[in-house]
Amino acid sequence: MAPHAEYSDGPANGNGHAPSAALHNLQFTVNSPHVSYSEKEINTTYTYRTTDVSNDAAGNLVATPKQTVYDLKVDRKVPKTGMMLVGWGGNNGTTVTAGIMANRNSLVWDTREGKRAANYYGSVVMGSTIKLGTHAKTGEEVNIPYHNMLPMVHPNDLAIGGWDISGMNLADAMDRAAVLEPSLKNLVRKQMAQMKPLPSIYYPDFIAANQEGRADNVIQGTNASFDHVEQIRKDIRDFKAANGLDKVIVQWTANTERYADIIPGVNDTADNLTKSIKEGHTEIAPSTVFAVACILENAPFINGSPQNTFVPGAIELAEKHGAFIGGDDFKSGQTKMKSALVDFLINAGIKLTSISSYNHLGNNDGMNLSSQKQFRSKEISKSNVVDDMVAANTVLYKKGEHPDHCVVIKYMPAVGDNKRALDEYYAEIFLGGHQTISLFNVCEDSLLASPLIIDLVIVAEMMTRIQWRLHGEEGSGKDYAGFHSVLSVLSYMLKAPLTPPGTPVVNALAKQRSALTNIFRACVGLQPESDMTLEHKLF
Ligand SMILES: NC(=O)c1ccc[n+]([C@@H]2O[C@H](COP(=O)([O-])OP(=O)(O)OC[C@H]3O[C@@H](n4cnc5c(N)ncnc54)[C@H](O)[C@@H]3O)[C@@H](O)[C@H]2O)c1
Ligand SMILES: O=P([O-])([O-])O[C@@H]1[C@@H](O)[C@H](O)[C@@H](O)[C@H](O)[C@@H]1O
Repeated sequence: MAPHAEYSDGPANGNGHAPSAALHNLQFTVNSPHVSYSEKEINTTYTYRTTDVSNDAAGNLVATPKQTVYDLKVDRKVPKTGMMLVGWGGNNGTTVTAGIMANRNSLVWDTREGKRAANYYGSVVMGSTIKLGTHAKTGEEVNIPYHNMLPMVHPNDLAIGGWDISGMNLADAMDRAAVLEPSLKNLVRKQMAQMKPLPSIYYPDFIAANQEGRADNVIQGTNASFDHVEQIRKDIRDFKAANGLDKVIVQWTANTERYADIIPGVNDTADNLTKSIKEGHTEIAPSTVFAVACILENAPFINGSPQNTFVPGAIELAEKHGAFIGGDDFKSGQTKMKSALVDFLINAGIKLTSISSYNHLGNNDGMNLSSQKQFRSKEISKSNVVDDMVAANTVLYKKGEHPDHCVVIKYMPAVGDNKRALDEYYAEIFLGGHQTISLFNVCEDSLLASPLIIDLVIVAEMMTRIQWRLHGEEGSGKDYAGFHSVLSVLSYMLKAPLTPPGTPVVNALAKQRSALTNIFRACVGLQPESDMTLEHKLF
């Protein structure tokens, strides 16, 4: 698409001269006196509009429009980025690796239904669009690829590595996972066979005993040690150096762990957590050790599993170091559907009174979840996903009232990675009527989760290049700052969004996507898309 073109009669772009050649790499530019482009940065003065609500003397609600002006800055240089996966040899790890290789090489392979070509379907960044605006001449909606909104990393360019307690090379692990078509596997096998996960830390008490058979690639020690932290940090540095990377993003896609007890004096503060790791405390999970290592190495760390990796001490450590963390638990199939359907039903004024969610699957994740403590971690993340939507509708629900909600997961080896999710949504409707919605949803787990892993890497990396300050503070010498360490903006991809301490959790899927989209729009000086389309109503 031709770049925005002439600036001669548009408002000055901040630095008064026509954009440099580099800008012509952008699919669009914003023509505004509040947005300026340079080789290095996009600088925006953005007015953020909200509504303050208060009570008057009589207790009535008073809504007051409020605006805050921010200076936003985006570093335009797309860094050479690596993705390191903990659990690289698992179903998700092998599938996302093969998928990126298939896209990078534009592979086409035979299946029973005919030829299939590599794609990034299921990735919000690579597979969806954003409404940029309305065409000035035709009045038509103009939508652009999500990936073009800001200068983001392309997944094809990611260097990939990681750790696994199983030493199997990625080609054999891909066979073990039994997710991909043989014809595709054969096209990537040679390259995958060259990939071998780094040894990892293995504390048996945190995952199901049935995983022990895989643990042939482990670092010495069966509980926390600061040597483990230092080894993981060294692994990250070595990977970065070997691939000539500017940045590394780490994701936990290893087995679901049991919850760790939160113990005052052990993992409740950054200092106590550090001390406990040094003392080899047995209540520190491998995923928390990875989180600490990544925080200290300033590598964003995302938890794709449901356990409470980010104990209070880990969050405080991230805040102290200004490091990014995010989680928990990839939101791939049954829960993603739930967070959209419940949002629709409740916002349609339909009183949902019962949600039953059952699924069975036969992959290794399912085997690990067949152990009660690991299942409990997953049950928590799958159950809390409706809380915000219910609490927001005080017309349907009294305070504290909520639908019955049960989550069942069964391990049935025969179906492998092709998880079967059966849901029933039962609701009260007009004049004592009822509505029953039954869903049968075959979610091919790793093919749904892998694009989320890609989105999480791309968005987390993008967030490291966005900074803000209050407009007008430049005089006070206050410098730009990054977003809070806890990247709640990742929530669209996660079942149990981690948010900065004391801030609300939003699970409604549409709101989550809106938040991400409108933050990216703000970075180029565009207001949120209101969908009012007054231009089509007031004439
Ligand atoms: N749709 C999905 O696939 C989906 C959705 C949401 C969450 N998840 C979560 O993602 C995780 C991975 O799912 P999967 O299907 O790939 O599981 P998987 O069992 O196939 O892979 C997990 C891998 O982690 C490895 N591992 C275990 N402990 C480790 C450690 N301490 N260090 C390094 N590696 C370790 C295992 O050897 C295995 O290869 C699970 O926790 C699962 O609950 C998956
Ligand atoms: O994302 P989603 O489909 O709601 O939840 C899934 C569970 O239903 C499944 O049993 C589990 O193995 C996956 O890891 C995933 O968490």
